[in-house]
Amino acid sequence: EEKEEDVLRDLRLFLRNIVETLLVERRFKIFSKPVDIEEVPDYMMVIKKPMDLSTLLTNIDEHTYSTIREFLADADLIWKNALEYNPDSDPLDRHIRHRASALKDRIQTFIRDGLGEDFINLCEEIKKSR
Ligand SMILES: CC(=O)c1nc(NC(=O)[C@H]2CNCCN2)sc1-c1cc(O)cc(O)c1
Repeated sequence: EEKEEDVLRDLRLFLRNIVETLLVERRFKIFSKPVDIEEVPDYMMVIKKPMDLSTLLTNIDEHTYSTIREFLADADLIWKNALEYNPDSDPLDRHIRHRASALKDRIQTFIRDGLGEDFINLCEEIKKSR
């Protein structure tokens, strides 16, 4: 039968595929690396927990996530932070908000299309049993 380690490996493969696909999309380039504090010095004053696609990938490789829910908590930070840091009618703010909204939708679609409800629940059960 499928061992717990097999389930968690399947989860990592699935999550790695999502993040690697997002990393090659040019419109998400701004979300691919940690925000450059030299360019936006006030960023850390506004955003409590920065997150980016390359950090997500490192976390996956370090077995940080044992459920979809834990991964989504970090993945959603990327677009939520961008919406929070870019609230103004300024054209650059709007541009980044559009990219953030597109990222939000892409992540949701990957999860909905890629995983069955039973796999999502199986990961939650394994986590509870540990
Ligand atoms: C990802 C992000 O949220 C981000 N937002 C920005 N917004 C602004 O600069 C808006 C804020 N409102 C006033 C007009 N300027 S710059 C920026 C950014 C992201 C990077 O990955 C590297 C980097 O050097 C900057």
